[in-house]
Amino acid sequence: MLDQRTAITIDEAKAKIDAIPLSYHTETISVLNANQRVLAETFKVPYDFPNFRRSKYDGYAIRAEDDHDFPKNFKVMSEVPAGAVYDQPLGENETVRIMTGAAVPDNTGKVIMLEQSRPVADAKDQIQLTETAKGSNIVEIGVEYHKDAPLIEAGTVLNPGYLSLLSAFGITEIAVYATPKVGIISTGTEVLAPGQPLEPGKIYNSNGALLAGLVVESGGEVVATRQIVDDYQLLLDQLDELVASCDLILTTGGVSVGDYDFLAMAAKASQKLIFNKLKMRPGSVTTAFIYKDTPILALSGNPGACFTGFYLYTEPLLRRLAHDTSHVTHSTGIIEKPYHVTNSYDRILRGTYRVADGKTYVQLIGSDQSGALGNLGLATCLFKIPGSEKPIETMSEVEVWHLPYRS
Ligand SMILES: Nc1nc2c(c(=O)[nH]1)N[C@H]1C(S)=C(S)[C@@H](COP(=O)(O)OP(=O)(O)OC[C@H]3O[C@@H](n4cnc5c(N)ncnc54)[C@H](O)[C@@H]3O)O[C@H]1N2
Ligand code: MOO
Repeated sequence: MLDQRTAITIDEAKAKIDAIPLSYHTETISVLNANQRVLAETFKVPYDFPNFRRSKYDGYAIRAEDDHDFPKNFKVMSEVPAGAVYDQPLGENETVRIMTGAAVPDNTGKVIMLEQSRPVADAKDQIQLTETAKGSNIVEIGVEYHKDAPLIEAGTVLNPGYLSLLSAFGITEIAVYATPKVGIISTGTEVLAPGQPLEPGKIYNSNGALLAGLVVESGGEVVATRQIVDDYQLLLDQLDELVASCDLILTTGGVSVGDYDFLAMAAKASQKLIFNKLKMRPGSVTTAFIYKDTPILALSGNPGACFTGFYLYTEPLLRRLAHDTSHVTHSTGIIEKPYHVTNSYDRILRGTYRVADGKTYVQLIGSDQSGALGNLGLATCLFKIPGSEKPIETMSEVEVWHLPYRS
């Protein structure tokens, strides 16, 4: 008997994906490996920063009391390179030669820049300071950060700037949300692994490579890839194996209504069916379900539909698993070339966009067919032709999803 399914809209499907309850894991890793990871605990400033008074310039440190009547000769007591400390107080008209970044003696009032000094003939231990200027030229304790201030909030996506901040406080390890572990199962008796000899009626598995790349690009780790023939028991065996190590499982193929569409069958029999029919082309049969507490996104085998289903539903879930938010940005644009195909379902086209006069213009690139894969490398956005009996008017406003890492 033909499978009866309830079709829901793209927005409803996205809301259902956003509502899947998730459990998060954290792990402690080296700061050097933490770029693009999400901080799990707010990092508080461990001590006032900087924690000593340091010179901004190469020059001479003097007391505030001696900061008048220039030019004036000072006695040079010592040289203080960066990293060294002169731990005596400066006396009247005494100075130390100080380098950029070095700690100034405690009672320093000002650093006079090297350019405002000249040697004193026949007096090697003297220096003449020629003029004074506004400003102390000293970085005071705590001017950048005060102890215990929340410096990097939990949930921040770390970048090299944040890693440098952590390193500036001597931190080597931090707690981050664990990278989501993803399993990918490509199904289809017609599907061969690239590298195998081509056989009549068979095609190579291109969705496996597509999804593996997209998962990594979206902050996930591919911990298992499988390619299986259409066999219900084999599919269940693979799901049973992968749920043990995966936070999310992606599958392709086998979600339609055919006799060999075993993902559709597994979804129906699962712990919780989230959806199995969308008012969307391509990928109307895209299916989501929970199997043994693990979310499964069963994408269409058609490459164009698989690509679309990844960006609309999988990427946001993957980012949420990493405690991050989707990097696919949603906005509006103007369709600038005629598109005449109509459908009662919303159609998502793979396109490119350009920005002119503050407006985004989108156009189809390559084919709109679900099975076509020529534009998967070229598309920079997806955009929506709303379901209608009439073709969309050129220059209408449409919903646009900008794809990350593509321009
Ligand atoms: N009687 C009906 N037939 C179909 C319907 C329907 O409603 N009634 N829906 C059609 C639509 S729309 C789609 S989309 C597809 C969805 O099919 P599946 O997701 O079940 O995928 P398959 O049938 O397994 O494959 C579809 C297509 O993609 C090729 N494929 C599969 N896996 C891969 C792979 N890993 N790499 C590259 N290409 C792959 C496969 O050979 C097929 O050509 O169903 C329609 N049928
Ligand atoms: O829903 Mo299908 O992906 O249009 O061919």
